[in-house]
Amino acid sequence: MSNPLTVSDTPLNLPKQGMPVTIITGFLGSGKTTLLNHILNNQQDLKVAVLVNEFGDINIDSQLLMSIDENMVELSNGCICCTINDGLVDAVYRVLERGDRIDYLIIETTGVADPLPIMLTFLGTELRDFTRLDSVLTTIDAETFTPKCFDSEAANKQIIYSDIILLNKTDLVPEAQLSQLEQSLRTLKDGARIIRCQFGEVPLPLILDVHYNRPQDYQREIEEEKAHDHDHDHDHEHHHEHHHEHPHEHHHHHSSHLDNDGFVSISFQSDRPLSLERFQKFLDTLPPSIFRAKGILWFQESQQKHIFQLSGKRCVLNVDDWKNAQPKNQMVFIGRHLDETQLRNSLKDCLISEVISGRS
Ligand SMILES: Nc1nc2c(ncn2[C@@H]2O[C@H](COP(=O)(O)OP(=O)(O)OP(=O)(O)O)[C@@H](O)[C@H]2O)c(=O)[nH]1
Repeated sequence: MSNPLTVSDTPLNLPKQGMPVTIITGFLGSGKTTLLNHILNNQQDLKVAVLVNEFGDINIDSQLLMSIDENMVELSNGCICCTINDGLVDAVYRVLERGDRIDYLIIETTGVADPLPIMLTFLGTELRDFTRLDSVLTTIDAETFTPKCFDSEAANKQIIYSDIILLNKTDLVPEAQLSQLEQSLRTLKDGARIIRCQFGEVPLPLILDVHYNRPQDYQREIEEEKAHDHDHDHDHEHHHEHHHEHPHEHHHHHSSHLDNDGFVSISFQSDRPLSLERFQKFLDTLPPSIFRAKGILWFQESQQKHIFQLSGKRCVLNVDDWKNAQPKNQMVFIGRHLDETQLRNSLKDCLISEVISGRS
């Protein structure tokens, strides 16, 4: 059985006790990474550690974050809210145990994550003695959001458990639609704090260190989780040796959306360039079941790196330098009921068969 540690039991020197934590959640493509970039570029004196979790085998997001440094921890493939919660707990401990100064922890969840199990990791385990959940921030794509929340339980919960809703992409919708959206959001979440924004640009004092999360609102969930863990520990004793050799609680928070609401991700990589023309045709024929795609693209026709973003029906390609990186293609496609074989074959058909001299 796990033996919850109290602060006085703890052999650790954790100078970051009470470290504020913000969870950034929000549906696929709604602007979480964009918001994180905004925070990292404007954090000024605050030393922020970031945990990023992606739904897909290839971590594209970490490559798109501008200020990647040693404070960034990527959680491997999977969804922290259900499959690799141990990975989350360990990653938080790694941040807490670091000798250097870290003032703040930000966690970016996948777009299909139910935030509750992640919140409970901070509210209902020993981590509550070392951290303070400041708020759950939920980004909403004003263009693609529907009150039915994409028929996704996770998307619905992202709103219900939010402390702040960032109604993002307001540049893409008229005022009347924005007001309607706000009404729908208030129906889903009574008393929602809604901030409108574009590209996640909000003044940081409005979203960081705001003390909005109220653990007392989640007592029932915390108790249920404890009862579940107690049963689970009897079934499956599980202690983990950390590098400081202290056992800490490992909670297996399971969410009923284990199948990610039917969303699957397919990743594709290649060391050969794409034909621009063929790739454009491929995009024109993409099935509507693909809701989200992103990637780093290498076209035979260009010396530059292309950053590919598809969110709903909107597709954007931005250019950047390869810098010292070896050109290659890395893409992730996310949707429901995808035909993986067909998608892979279509992508292979876009590749140039001859390897270009000097680039191989
Ligand atoms: N027009 C417009 N585009 C935006 C805005 N915010 C973000 N985007 C674009 O929307 C796309 C998706 O943004 P991300 O920040 O990657 O979204 P995400 O929530 O991290 O997506 P996932 O990784 O799928 O969970 C990118 O192309 C962004 O540049 C906005 O306010 N207006």
